[in-house]
Amino acid sequence: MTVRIGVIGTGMIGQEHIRRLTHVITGTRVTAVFDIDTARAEEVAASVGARALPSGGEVVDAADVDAVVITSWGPTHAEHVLAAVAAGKPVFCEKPLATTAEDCLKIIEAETAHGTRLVQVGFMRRYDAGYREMKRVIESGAIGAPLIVHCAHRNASVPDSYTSEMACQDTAVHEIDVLRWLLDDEIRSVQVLRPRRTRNAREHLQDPQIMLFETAEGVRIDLEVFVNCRYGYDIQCETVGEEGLVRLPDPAAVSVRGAGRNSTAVLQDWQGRFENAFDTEFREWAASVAAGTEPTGPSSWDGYAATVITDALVTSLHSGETVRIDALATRPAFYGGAGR
Ligand SMILES: NC(=O)c1ccc[n+]([C@@H]2O[C@H](COP(=O)([O-])OP(=O)(O)OC[C@H]3O[C@@H](n4cnc5c(N)ncnc54)[C@H](O)[C@@H]3O)[C@@H](O)[C@H]2O)c1
Ligand SMILES: O[C@H]1[C@H](O)[C@@H](O)[C@H](O)[C@@H](O)[C@H]1O
Repeated sequence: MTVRIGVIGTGMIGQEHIRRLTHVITGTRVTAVFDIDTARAEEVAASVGARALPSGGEVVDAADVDAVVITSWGPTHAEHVLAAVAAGKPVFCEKPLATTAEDCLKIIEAETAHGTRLVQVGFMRRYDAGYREMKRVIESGAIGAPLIVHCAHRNASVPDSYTSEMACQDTAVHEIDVLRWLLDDEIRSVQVLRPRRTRNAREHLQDPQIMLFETAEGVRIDLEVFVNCRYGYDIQCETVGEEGLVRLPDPAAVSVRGAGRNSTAVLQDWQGRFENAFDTEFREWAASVAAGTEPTGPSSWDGYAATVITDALVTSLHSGETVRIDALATRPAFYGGAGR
Protein backbone atom coordinates (compact mmCIF):
# COMPACT_ATOMS: atom_id res chain seq x y z
CA MET A 1 0.00 0.00 0.00
CA THR A 2 1.24 3.50 -0.80
CA VAL A 3 0.74 5.94 2.06
CA ARG A 4 -0.54 9.24 0.64
CA ILE A 5 0.74 12.19 2.63
CA GLY A 6 -0.32 15.81 2.98
CA VAL A 7 2.35 18.29 4.10
CA ILE A 8 1.56 21.58 5.85
CA GLY A 9 4.52 23.98 5.68
CA THR A 10 6.87 23.83 2.69
CA GLY A 11 9.83 25.76 4.10
CA MET A 12 13.30 24.43 4.80
CA ILE A 13 12.58 21.22 6.71
CA GLY A 14 9.22 20.74 4.93
CA GLN A 15 11.08 20.52 1.62
CA GLU A 16 13.66 18.17 3.18
CA HIS A 17 10.91 15.82 4.39
CA ILE A 18 9.04 16.02 1.07
CA ARG A 19 12.26 14.99 -0.70
CA ARG A 20 12.69 12.17 1.81
CA LEU A 21 9.10 10.93 1.44
CA THR A 22 9.37 11.09 -2.36
CA HIS A 23 12.86 9.77 -3.05
CA VAL A 24 14.18 7.97 0.04
CA ILE A 25 11.34 6.19 1.80
CA THR A 26 9.57 3.46 -0.16
CA GLY A 27 5.78 3.25 -0.03
CA THR A 28 5.08 6.95 0.57
CA ARG A 29 3.92 9.69 -1.80
CA VAL A 30 3.18 13.37 -1.16
CA THR A 31 -0.20 14.17 -2.73
CA ALA A 32 -1.13 17.57 -1.26
CA VAL A 33 0.62 20.52 0.37
CA PHE A 34 -0.25 23.87 1.93
CA ASP A 35 1.85 26.88 2.89
CA ILE A 36 0.79 30.47 3.60
CA ASP A 37 3.47 31.32 1.03
CA THR A 38 1.36 30.22 -1.95
CA ALA A 39 4.07 30.60 -4.57
CA ARG A 40 6.43 28.41 -2.56
CA ALA A 41 3.73 25.77 -2.00
CA GLU A 42 2.91 25.65 -5.70
CA GLU A 43 6.54 25.34 -6.71
CA VAL A 44 7.20 22.55 -4.20
CA ALA A 45 3.96 20.74 -5.16
CA ALA A 46 4.83 20.87 -8.86
CA SER A 47 8.27 19.39 -8.19
CA VAL A 48 6.74 16.17 -6.80
CA GLY A 49 3.46 15.97 -8.75
CA ALA A 50 1.31 17.00 -5.76
CA ARG A 51 -1.51 19.57 -5.48
CA ALA A 52 -1.14 22.86 -3.60
CA LEU A 53 -4.39 23.37 -1.65
CA PRO A 54 -5.76 26.67 -0.27
CA SER A 55 -5.67 25.79 3.45
CA GLY A 56 -4.28 23.36 6.02
CA GLY A 57 -7.83 22.16 6.71
CA GLU A 58 -8.24 21.12 3.10
CA VAL A 59 -5.01 19.13 3.22
CA VAL A 60 -6.17 17.32 6.35
CA ASP A 61 -9.59 16.53 4.89
CA ALA A 62 -8.46 15.62 1.34
CA ALA A 63 -9.69 12.19 0.20
CA ASP A 64 -6.22 11.37 -1.19
CA VAL A 65 -4.44 12.14 2.10
CA ASP A 66 -4.00 9.19 4.50
CA ALA A 67 -1.66 10.95 6.94
CA VAL A 68 -0.42 14.47 7.62
CA VAL A 69 3.08 15.93 8.15
CA ILE A 70 3.30 19.35 9.84
CA THR A 71 6.42 21.41 9.17
CA SER A 72 5.07 24.96 9.49
CA TRP A 73 6.23 27.48 12.14
CA GLY A 74 5.94 26.25 15.71
CA PRO A 75 3.06 28.53 16.85
CA THR A 76 0.86 27.13 14.04
CA HIS A 77 1.39 23.44 14.91
CA ALA A 78 -1.39 23.03 17.51
CA GLU A 79 -4.16 24.16 15.13
CA HIS A 80 -3.09 21.71 12.41
CA VAL A 81 -2.49 18.79 14.80
CA LEU A 82 -5.93 19.27 16.35
CA ALA A 83 -7.51 19.29 12.87
CA ALA A 84 -5.78 16.00 11.97
CA VAL A 85 -6.84 14.37 15.23
CA ALA A 86 -10.44 15.56 14.67
CA ALA A 87 -10.31 13.91 11.22
CA GLY A 88 -8.92 10.70 12.78
CA LYS A 89 -5.76 10.82 10.61
CA PRO A 90 -2.22 9.96 11.76
CA VAL A 91 -0.10 13.11 12.06
CA PHE A 92 3.65 13.62 12.26
CA CYS A 93 4.44 17.05 13.74
CA GLU A 94 7.92 18.56 13.72
CA LYS A 95 9.04 19.85 17.11
CA PRO A 96 7.60 21.65 18.98
CA LEU A 97 4.23 19.89 19.32
CA ALA A 98 2.91 23.30 20.41
CA THR A 99 4.50 26.41 21.85
CA THR A 100 2.43 26.44 25.07
CA ALA A 101 1.86 23.65 27.60
CA GLU A 102 -1.85 24.52 27.48
CA ASP A 103 -2.05 23.77 23.74
CA CYS A 104 -0.13 20.50 24.25
CA LEU A 105 -2.72 19.50 26.86
CA LYS A 106 -5.55 20.24 24.39
CA ILE A 107 -3.92 17.85 21.92
CA ILE A 108 -3.53 15.18 24.62
CA GLU A 109 -7.19 15.58 25.53
CA ALA A 110 -8.34 15.30 21.89
CA GLU A 111 -6.13 12.27 21.21
CA THR A 112 -7.20 10.52 24.40
CA ALA A 113 -10.86 11.12 23.47
CA HIS A 114 -10.15 9.59 20.02
CA GLY A 115 -9.03 6.44 21.86
CA THR A 116 -5.82 5.50 20.00
CA ARG A 117 -2.54 7.33 19.44
CA LEU A 118 -2.48 9.39 16.23
CA VAL A 119 0.31 11.90 16.94
CA GLN A 120 4.09 11.54 16.61
CA VAL A 121 6.48 14.41 17.39
CA GLY A 122 9.66 14.90 15.34
CA PHE A 123 12.36 14.28 17.96
CA MET A 124 14.67 12.49 15.55
CA ARG A 125 17.55 11.76 17.91
CA ARG A 126 15.71 8.67 19.16
CA TYR A 127 16.38 7.23 15.69
CA ASP A 128 20.11 7.97 15.65
CA ALA A 129 22.14 4.74 15.61
CA GLY A 130 24.55 6.00 18.31
CA TYR A 131 21.81 7.00 20.76
CA ARG A 132 19.97 3.70 20.09
CA GLU A 133 23.10 1.70 20.90
CA MET A 134 23.64 3.80 24.01
CA LYS A 135 20.10 3.02 25.19
CA ARG A 136 20.64 -0.68 24.51
CA VAL A 137 23.83 -0.64 26.62
CA ILE A 138 22.13 1.19 29.51
CA GLU A 139 19.16 -1.21 29.44
CA SER A 140 21.47 -4.24 29.31
CA GLY A 141 22.79 -3.29 32.75
CA ALA A 142 26.40 -3.34 31.46
CA ILE A 143 27.29 -0.03 33.16
CA GLY A 144 25.02 -0.47 36.18
CA ALA A 145 22.53 2.21 37.17
CA PRO A 146 23.13 5.58 35.43
CA LEU A 147 24.37 8.23 37.88
CA ILE A 148 25.56 11.23 35.86
CA VAL A 149 25.20 12.34 32.20
CA HIS A 150 27.52 14.90 30.55
CA CYS A 151 26.26 16.46 27.31
CA ALA A 152 27.33 19.15 24.88
CA HIS A 153 25.29 20.62 22.03
CA ARG A 154 27.38 22.92 19.86
CA ASN A 155 26.45 24.74 16.66
CA ALA A 156 29.11 26.51 14.56
CA SER A 157 26.95 29.67 14.44
CA VAL A 158 23.33 30.83 14.54
CA PRO A 159 21.44 33.59 12.72
CA ASP A 160 21.05 37.04 14.32
CA SER A 161 17.38 36.23 15.03
CA TYR A 162 18.43 33.46 17.49
CA THR A 163 17.70 34.52 21.10
CA SER A 164 18.95 33.35 24.51
CA GLU A 165 15.56 31.65 25.10
CA MET A 166 16.01 29.65 21.89
CA ALA A 167 19.03 27.94 23.44
CA CYS A 168 16.43 26.28 25.70
CA GLN A 169 13.43 26.00 23.35
CA ASP A 170 15.08 25.20 20.04
CA THR A 171 18.42 23.65 20.92
CA ALA A 172 18.38 21.99 24.39
CA VAL A 173 14.93 20.57 23.60
CA HIS A 174 16.65 17.76 21.67
CA GLU A 175 18.65 16.65 24.73
CA ILE A 176 15.56 16.96 26.94
CA ASP A 177 13.65 14.50 24.79
CA VAL A 178 16.48 12.08 24.15
CA LEU A 179 17.57 11.99 27.82
CA ARG A 180 14.05 11.24 29.10
CA TRP A 181 13.96 8.38 26.57
CA LEU A 182 17.53 7.13 27.19
CA LEU A 183 17.14 7.02 30.97
CA ASP A 184 13.43 6.10 31.03
CA ASP A 185 13.20 8.70 33.76
CA GLU A 186 11.53 12.09 34.24
CA ILE A 187 13.21 15.48 34.75
CA ARG A 188 12.21 17.00 38.09
CA SER A 189 14.27 20.21 38.27
CA VAL A 190 16.36 22.48 36.04
CA GLN A 191 18.80 25.34 36.41
CA VAL A 192 20.57 27.51 33.83
CA LEU A 193 24.04 28.95 34.55
CA ARG A 194 25.54 31.80 32.55
CA PRO A 195 29.29 31.38 31.94
CA ARG A 196 31.49 34.12 30.50
CA ARG A 197 30.00 35.11 27.12
CA THR A 198 31.88 34.42 23.91
CA ARG A 199 32.85 37.52 21.96
CA ASN A 200 31.55 35.74 18.85
CA ALA A 201 27.88 35.99 19.94
CA ARG A 202 25.67 39.00 19.20
CA GLU A 203 25.14 41.43 22.11
CA HIS A 204 21.63 40.14 22.95
CA LEU A 205 22.67 36.47 23.20
CA GLN A 206 23.84 34.62 26.32
CA ASP A 207 26.18 32.08 24.75
CA PRO A 208 27.32 29.59 25.99
CA GLN A 209 24.84 28.38 28.63
CA ILE A 210 25.18 25.50 31.09
CA MET A 211 21.98 23.67 31.94
CA LEU A 212 21.67 21.39 34.96
CA PHE A 213 18.92 18.81 35.36
CA GLU A 214 17.95 16.36 38.09
CA THR A 215 15.71 13.38 37.35
CA ALA A 216 13.16 11.61 39.56
CA GLU A 217 15.75 8.83 40.15
CA GLY A 218 18.37 11.40 41.22
CA VAL A 219 20.49 11.28 38.03
CA ARG A 220 22.35 14.59 37.53
CA ILE A 221 22.76 15.88 33.98
CA ASP A 222 24.94 18.77 32.78
CA LEU A 223 24.43 20.17 29.29
CA GLU A 224 26.62 22.77 27.61
CA VAL A 225 24.76 24.65 24.88
CA PHE A 226 27.21 26.67 22.79
CA VAL A 227 25.78 27.89 19.51
CA ASN A 228 28.68 30.01 18.24
CA CYS A 229 31.47 27.51 18.85
CA ARG A 230 32.84 28.28 15.37
CA TYR A 231 34.48 24.92 14.65
CA GLY A 232 31.42 22.85 13.64
CA TYR A 233 28.31 20.93 14.70
CA ASP A 234 29.24 18.79 17.66
CA ILE A 235 26.94 16.59 19.75
CA GLN A 236 28.42 14.84 22.78
CA CYS A 237 26.81 12.59 25.37
CA GLU A 238 28.43 10.41 28.04
CA THR A 239 26.45 8.43 30.61
CA VAL A 240 28.38 7.45 33.74
CA GLY A 241 27.04 4.40 35.58
CA GLU A 242 27.96 2.41 38.70
CA GLU A 243 30.12 -0.06 36.75
CA GLY A 244 31.30 1.86 33.69
CA LEU A 245 30.33 4.50 31.15
CA VAL A 246 28.92 4.70 27.64
CA ARG A 247 29.74 7.51 25.23
CA LEU A 248 28.06 8.57 21.98
CA PRO A 249 30.36 7.93 19.00
CA ASP A 250 31.45 10.74 16.72
CA PRO A 251 30.09 10.33 13.17
CA ALA A 252 32.28 8.11 10.99
CA ALA A 253 34.91 10.13 9.13
CA VAL A 254 38.09 9.15 7.34
CA SER A 255 41.37 10.35 8.77
CA VAL A 256 43.53 12.35 6.40
CA ARG A 257 47.31 12.51 6.66
CA GLY A 258 48.97 15.40 4.90
CA ALA A 259 50.95 18.61 5.44
CA GLY A 260 52.41 17.13 8.62
CA ARG A 261 49.02 16.45 10.22
CA ASN A 262 46.65 13.53 10.80
CA SER A 263 43.12 14.95 10.87
CA THR A 264 39.43 14.11 10.61
CA ALA A 265 36.75 16.57 9.52
CA VAL A 266 34.06 17.88 11.89
CA LEU A 267 30.51 18.06 10.48
CA GLN A 268 29.18 21.59 10.04
CA ASP A 269 25.40 21.23 10.41
CA TRP A 270 22.60 19.15 11.92
CA GLN A 271 21.24 18.11 8.52
CA GLY A 272 24.34 15.99 7.87
CA ARG A 273 24.67 14.78 11.48
CA PHE A 274 21.12 13.46 11.72
CA GLU A 275 20.27 12.60 8.10
CA ASN A 276 20.13 8.86 8.77
CA ALA A 277 18.08 9.45 11.92
CA PHE A 278 15.50 11.46 9.93
CA ASP A 279 15.32 8.67 7.32
CA THR A 280 14.78 5.98 9.97
CA GLU A 281 12.24 8.17 11.78
CA PHE A 282 10.10 8.48 8.64
CA ARG A 283 10.56 4.85 7.60
CA GLU A 284 9.25 3.63 10.97
CA TRP A 285 6.44 6.20 11.09
CA ALA A 286 5.28 5.40 7.53
CA ALA A 287 5.36 1.66 8.34
CA SER A 288 3.02 2.23 11.30
CA VAL A 289 0.65 4.26 9.14
CA ALA A 290 0.66 1.59 6.40
CA ALA A 291 -0.01 -1.14 8.99
CA GLY A 292 -2.77 0.90 10.65
CA THR A 293 -1.02 0.57 14.03
CA GLU A 294 -0.22 3.24 16.61
CA PRO A 295 3.06 5.15 16.07
CA THR A 296 5.91 4.01 18.33
CA GLY A 297 7.87 7.29 18.28
CA PRO A 298 7.70 10.34 20.56
CA SER A 299 4.11 10.96 21.67
CA SER A 300 1.98 14.00 22.48
CA TRP A 301 2.95 13.41 26.11
CA ASP A 302 6.63 13.65 25.14
CA GLY A 303 5.84 16.87 23.24
CA TYR A 304 4.07 18.24 26.34
CA ALA A 305 6.94 17.18 28.65
CA ALA A 306 9.48 18.93 26.42
CA THR A 307 7.45 22.16 26.44
CA VAL A 308 7.02 22.11 30.25
CA ILE A 309 10.76 21.54 30.73
CA THR A 310 11.87 24.20 28.24
CA ASP A 311 9.47 26.69 29.90
CA ALA A 312 11.19 25.92 33.22
CA LEU A 313 14.61 26.43 31.62
CA VAL A 314 13.57 29.85 30.32
CA THR A 315 12.34 30.82 33.80
CA SER A 316 15.69 29.75 35.27
CA LEU A 317 17.65 31.52 32.53
CA HIS A 318 16.11 34.79 33.74
CA SER A 319 16.13 34.13 37.50
CA GLY A 320 19.25 31.98 37.85
CA GLU A 321 17.29 29.85 40.33
CA THR A 322 16.60 26.11 40.29
CA VAL A 323 13.05 25.50 39.01
CA ARG A 324 11.11 22.44 40.16
CA ILE A 325 8.84 20.61 37.71
CA ASP A 326 5.80 18.96 39.25
CA ALA A 327 3.48 18.95 36.21
CA LEU A 328 4.94 15.71 34.84
CA ALA A 329 4.44 13.60 37.96
CA THR A 330 1.29 11.87 36.72
CA ARG A 331 1.63 10.47 33.23
CA PRO A 332 -1.66 9.20 31.72
CA ALA A 333 -1.71 5.38 31.30
CA PHE A 334 -2.71 6.01 27.65
CA TYR A 335 0.90 7.04 26.93
CA GLY A 336 2.66 4.05 28.57
CA GLY A 337 5.85 4.26 30.68
CA ALA A 338 8.20 7.25 30.98
CA GLY A 339 10.32 8.05 27.96
CA ARG A 340 8.43 5.54 25.71
N1 LIG B 1 13.85 18.17 14.11
C1 LIG B 1 14.71 19.14 13.87
O1 LIG B 1 15.90 19.04 14.12
C2 LIG B 1 14.24 20.42 13.25
C3 LIG B 1 15.14 21.17 12.49
C4 LIG B 1 14.68 22.35 11.90
C5 LIG B 1 13.38 22.76 12.07
N2 LIG B 1 12.54 22.03 12.84
C6 LIG B 1 11.16 22.50 13.09
O2 LIG B 1 10.42 22.50 11.86
C7 LIG B 1 9.53 23.61 11.82
C8 LIG B 1 9.78 24.41 10.55
O3 LIG B 1 11.10 24.89 10.56
P1 LIG B 1 11.83 25.43 9.23
O4 LIG B 1 13.25 25.59 9.60
O5 LIG B 1 11.46 24.58 8.06
O6 LIG B 1 11.15 26.86 9.07
P2 LIG B 1 10.91 27.67 7.71
O7 LIG B 1 10.65 29.08 8.14
O8 LIG B 1 11.98 27.41 6.72
O9 LIG B 1 9.56 27.03 7.13
C9 LIG B 1 8.32 27.14 7.76
C10 LIG B 1 7.24 27.28 6.68
O10 LIG B 1 5.96 27.31 7.34
C11 LIG B 1 5.14 28.21 6.61
N3 LIG B 1 4.01 28.57 7.44
C12 LIG B 1 3.96 29.49 8.44
N4 LIG B 1 2.73 29.51 8.98
C13 LIG B 1 1.99 28.57 8.33
C14 LIG B 1 0.67 28.09 8.46
N5 LIG B 1 -0.18 28.59 9.36
N6 LIG B 1 0.26 27.09 7.64
C15 LIG B 1 1.11 26.57 6.71
N7 LIG B 1 2.37 27.00 6.53
C16 LIG B 1 2.81 27.98 7.34
C17 LIG B 1 6.07 29.36 6.23
O11 LIG B 1 5.55 30.13 5.15
C18 LIG B 1 7.34 28.57 5.86
O12 LIG B 1 7.36 28.23 4.47
C19 LIG B 1 9.76 24.38 13.13
O13 LIG B 1 8.79 24.02 14.06
C20 LIG B 1 11.15 23.94 13.57
O14 LIG B 1 11.33 23.95 15.00
C21 LIG B 1 12.93 20.84 13.40
O1 LIG C 1 16.57 24.20 14.90
C1 LIG C 1 17.91 23.75 15.05
C2 LIG C 1 17.94 22.24 15.08
O2 LIG C 1 16.96 21.76 15.93
C3 LIG C 1 19.32 21.68 15.45
O3 LIG C 1 19.28 20.29 15.64
C4 LIG C 1 19.93 22.35 16.67
O4 LIG C 1 21.27 21.90 16.84
C5 LIG C 1 19.94 23.88 16.55
O5 LIG C 1 20.54 24.45 17.69
C6 LIG C 1 18.53 24.39 16.33
O6 LIG C 1 18.56 25.79 16.21
